[in-house]
Amino acid sequence: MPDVLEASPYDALLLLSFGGPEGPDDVVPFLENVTRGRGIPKERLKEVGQHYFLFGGVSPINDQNRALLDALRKDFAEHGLELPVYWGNRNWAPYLTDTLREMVRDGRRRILVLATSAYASYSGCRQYRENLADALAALEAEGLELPKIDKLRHYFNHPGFVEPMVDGVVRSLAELPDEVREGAHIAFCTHSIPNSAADTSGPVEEHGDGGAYVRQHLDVAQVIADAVRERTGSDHPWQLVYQSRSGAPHIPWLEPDICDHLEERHAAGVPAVVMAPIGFVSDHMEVLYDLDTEATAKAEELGLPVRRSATVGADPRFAAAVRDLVMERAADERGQEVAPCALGALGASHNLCPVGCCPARAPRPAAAGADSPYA
Ligand SMILES: CC1=C(CCC(=O)O)c2cc3nc(cc4[nH]c(cc5[nH]c(cc1n2)c(C)c5CCC(=O)O)c(CCC(=O)O)c4C)C(CCC(=O)O)=C3C
Ligand SMILES: [Fe+2]
Repeated sequence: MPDVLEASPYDALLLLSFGGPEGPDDVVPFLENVTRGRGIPKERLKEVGQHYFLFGGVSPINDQNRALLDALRKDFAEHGLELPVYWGNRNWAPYLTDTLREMVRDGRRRILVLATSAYASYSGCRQYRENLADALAALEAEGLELPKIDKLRHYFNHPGFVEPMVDGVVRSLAELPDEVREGAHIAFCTHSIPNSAADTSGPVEEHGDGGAYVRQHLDVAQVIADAVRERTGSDHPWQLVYQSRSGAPHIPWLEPDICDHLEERHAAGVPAVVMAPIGFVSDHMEVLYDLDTEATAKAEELGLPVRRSATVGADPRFAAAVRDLVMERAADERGQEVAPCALGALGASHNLCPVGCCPARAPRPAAAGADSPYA
């Protein structure tokens, strides 16, 4: 029997994710959920719908979250951590509000949230906190007693998130044809967001110049590039690039786009590129379509050899990292001294999003932060 690990005061972990369609009939209602009130052009929605239909109307994200749930439960059980794990989504069943209601009915009073987004930004952090506030408001209206909810810190620089990605890049380099491997560049890929959202990402003191969003990605990219050099003995030049842009064309979003980047690298004589999707936790539709389909087709058209490296998905090292993050936060909450684990130059991210962190265009209540009305 392993020693029993103490997660108190927490009595449950909630995996909070995006959700995705599970068949052709789900695609349009899913996209309506995603884009409600967000001003995305109709043309873009039609196009994104086609990406899903290309894969039978099924996003892989839900099965990937089921696999992560299994990995978390297995890791917790093996290490004597008796913490039930639940799952709820922003945009598709199981919906967050339904899961939270079930948690309250099960008597959960102190809930820790793991969002499937590793970085600071409105879309990756505050929007999930708004979803939590909406769910709490719904339960309050039903007369239920509300639990206290905290969110785990950004884990982009946790070794259990970084190391599987290092392995992935090393593997992708090995898969490239021998004659182009040595000269290959690495394109670290993440979701583009509006420049204005990037500049205001993270705590107020980090705003400007792409904010915490860009800084965190650059930090982890450097860590991965250094580790890859150590493992392979060769220095592969790298750049942070973006994908999956939506929104109106006249609004500036983070650039360059991966497809433009491949064109530019090819023109500059770079013999091959590894696309490393560090901005994503699993190989969901943004990876399958935007990188494996669209960017790979662009590379084929150019005659540029490319490989796409793996995301962490349900890697046991990621599950172990989550356990470590839970234990760290629980100890901190109990007032004990903790030494947070983080690679790179930035250090461990804050536990509690301060006031003004990743602001929304139109302010709305957000839970699990210093400005939560449900503290
Ligand atoms: C930063 C970021 C992440 C990474 C962090 C995280 O993972 O949270 C992410 C993840 C994801 N985005 C996803 C899907 C979509 N995102 C959209 C739209 C948008 N994403 C944005 C940002 C992000 N998105 C933004 C600024 C918009 C514009 C509209 C708005 O301000 O909200 C749209 C609408 C159509 C379109 O315009 O593309 C869809 C369908 C899926 C599910 C994939 C699947 O089904 O497998 C996942 C994991
Ligand atoms: Fe998105």
